[in-house]
Amino acid sequence: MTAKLILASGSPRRKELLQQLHLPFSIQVSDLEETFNEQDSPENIVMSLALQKAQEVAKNHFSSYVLGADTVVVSEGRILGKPVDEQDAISTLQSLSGKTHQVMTGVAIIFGTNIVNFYERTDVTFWELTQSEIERYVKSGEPMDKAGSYGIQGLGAAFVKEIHGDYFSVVGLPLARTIRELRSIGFSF
Ligand SMILES: Cc1cn([C@H]2C[C@H](O)[C@@H](COP(=O)(O)OP(=O)(O)OP(=O)(O)O)O2)c(=O)[nH]c1=O
Repeated sequence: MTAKLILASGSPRRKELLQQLHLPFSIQVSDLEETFNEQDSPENIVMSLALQKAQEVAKNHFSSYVLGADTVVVSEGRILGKPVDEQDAISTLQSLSGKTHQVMTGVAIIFGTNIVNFYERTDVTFWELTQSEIERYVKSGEPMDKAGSYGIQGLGAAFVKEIHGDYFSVVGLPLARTIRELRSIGFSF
């Protein structure tokens, strides 16, 4: 019997990204409370959160490949998760305007005793944003469930001047690397 793939994520974006590869998978959302040590590096934070999400689900699914991921935005050394409210989204977008930030996505794959844990970094440069553009965007509601208060795959695309790295990692899952790492521990696809 072929081992199954479980996506340990409630993110609709990660679901859509995996669906893009036409591979069968199911979803089990971990009810993990996301906490991290602010002193730690963003790389370690996203890898550790991804691992915790995968472990939470893997403890009940020994013979499946369990995939967890976590995305944060890092701007001038500050880690930006999802906004707490509209005001927070506005000030986050003001702080990203006209500058380059990093999007860090950590990924963890667990299959029995095999664990793969890695991260991808993508540099994203925003055009200068006007206050009215920011306010209109925040009113759309799009930023509210997204790290860094924007979605590159949505209306937020209008802010992006340049991107270096994997676009899919910004959306929440570095697809090509993930599939390669899955294969490295025996997943057939
Ligand atoms: C920067 C950016 C982030 N995001 C999203 C991806 C993630 O869903 C979200 C970051 O939150 P995460 O905590 O990584 O994920 P999540 O809470 O949505 O789902 P789960 O923990 O169950 O896996 O931000 C975009 O959709 N587009 C973008 O351009």
